[in-house]
Amino acid sequence: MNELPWIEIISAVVVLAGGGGIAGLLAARRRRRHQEDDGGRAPQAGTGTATAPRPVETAEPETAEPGAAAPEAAAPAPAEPEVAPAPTVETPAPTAGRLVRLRDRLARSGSPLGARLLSVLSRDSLTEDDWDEIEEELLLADVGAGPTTELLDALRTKVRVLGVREPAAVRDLLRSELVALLDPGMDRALRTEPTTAEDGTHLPAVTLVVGVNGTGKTTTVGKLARVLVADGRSVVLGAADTFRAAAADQLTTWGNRVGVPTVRSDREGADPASVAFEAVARGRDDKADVVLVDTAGRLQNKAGLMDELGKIVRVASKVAAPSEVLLVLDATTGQNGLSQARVFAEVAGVTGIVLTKLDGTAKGGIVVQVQRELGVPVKLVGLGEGPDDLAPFEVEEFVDGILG
Ligand SMILES: Nc1nc2c(ncn2[C@@H]2O[C@H](COP(=O)(O)OP(=O)(O)OP(=O)(O)O)[C@@H](O)[C@H]2O)c(=O)[nH]1
Repeated sequence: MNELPWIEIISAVVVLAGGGGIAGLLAARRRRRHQEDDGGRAPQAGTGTATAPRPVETAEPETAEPGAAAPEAAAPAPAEPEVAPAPTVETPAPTAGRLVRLRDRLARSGSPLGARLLSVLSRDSLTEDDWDEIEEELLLADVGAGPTTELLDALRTKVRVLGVREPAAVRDLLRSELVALLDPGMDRALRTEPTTAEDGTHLPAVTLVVGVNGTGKTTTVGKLARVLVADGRSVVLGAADTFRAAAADQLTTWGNRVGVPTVRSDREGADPASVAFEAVARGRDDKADVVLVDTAGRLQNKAGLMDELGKIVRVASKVAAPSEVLLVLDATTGQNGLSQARVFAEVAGVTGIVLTKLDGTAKGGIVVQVQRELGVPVKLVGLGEGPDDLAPFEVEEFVDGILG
C-alpha cells in the first residue's frame, strides 16, 4: 500500500490539532490582553458605570444586529469557556501636585533653558558672545523673538545692576524672569461647572477638544477624563472624531478604564455634530458634570474646518454651549504648531491650550510663544504617554522643571 496518503492524513491531523491549539492559545492570550487593557492596572474592582453607548442620530447602533454572529463566535471554539472580564475601574492619580511629580521629565528633556543657560550666566564676566549664546539658546527653545529680547533686556539690566554671579542667585534671577514671561496672572482654571437652565434643566459643562491629527487629542481627552474623575467629577465622552474609526475605540477604552460612558458612532465618516449633540444630551440626561468631545480636525482647508467645528458648536449648543474649547498642540512641532494654532484660534474660539509631548522636546519655550501669540493660557501639559501624564499647568512648577 502506498504510504503517502497516510502521511498526508497524519500530517493534516497534526496541523489541525496544532492549529486548534494555537488558535486556543491566541484566544486566551487575546482575552488576557483585553483584560489587561481594560483594567489590568486597576487597584480595585468595579463601581464602574461603563455603559454601552447609544447609537447616534445618523449612526449604526454599536451592538450587532439581532441574530448576527459576533466575530468571536465565528472563531474556533476557545480552549476555555469565554468569561466576560469583570468590569474594573481604575483610580486615577490625584491632580494636585501632578506637575511637581512630572517635572523631572522637563529637566530630562535637556531643555537649553535650564542647565546651559545657567552655566553661561554664571561666568565671571559676561561678554557680548555670552549674551549671543544666551539669545541663541532661548530662540532654540522656541521662546520666540519678542519674548527672547524682553528676557535678555531684563537679565542684562539686572545682572549689571545687581552684579549677581553665584549660581544660586543667577538661578533665582532667571527663574523670576521666566515666571514673569509666562504671565502667572492668567486664568488657567478649566470651566467644568455644570449649570442650570432657566427651566431648571441640568446642563453639563461642555469641553470641545480640537487640533490637527496626531497632536494627541484623543489621548488628551482620555487623560482629561481621568483628571476630572480624580477631582470627583462625573464625565461623559463624545467620540466626534468620526474620521478615524479607531479613535472611537481608543476613547471608549479610556472611558471604560475610569467608568465613564462614551457616546460614539461606529460608522466611519458619521456626522461629528450629531455625535457631539448626542453626547451632550447624554450628559444632560445623566446629570453629568462635564461632557468632553473629541474632534477630528483633519480638514484640509480653513473653510472646511470652520464649517465642521462651527456645526459641532451650533448643534451641541442646542443642548448646552461649550464652555471650553481646548486646542491640543504638539510641543515638538515648534513654529509649525504655532501656525496651526492661529488657524484654530480664529476658527474655533479657543479658550485654552493643551501642550502635549513636552517630555520629548527641548522646546519648552513654545509655552511662552503660544500664550503670547494667541493671548490664550496654556491650561494643561502632556508629559508622557502614561494615563496620568497630563498635568494642570502651573507656571512656577513648570519653570522649576525647565531649570532642572
Ligand atoms: N510622549 C508623549 N506622547 C504623547 C503625549 N500625548 C499624546 N502622545 C502620543 O501621541 C500619539 C498620538 O495621540 P492621539 O491621541 O492618537 O492623537 P490625535 O490627535 O487624537 O490623532 P488623530 O485621532 O489621528 O487625530 C499617541 O501615540 C500618544 O500616546 C505626551 O504628552 N507625551
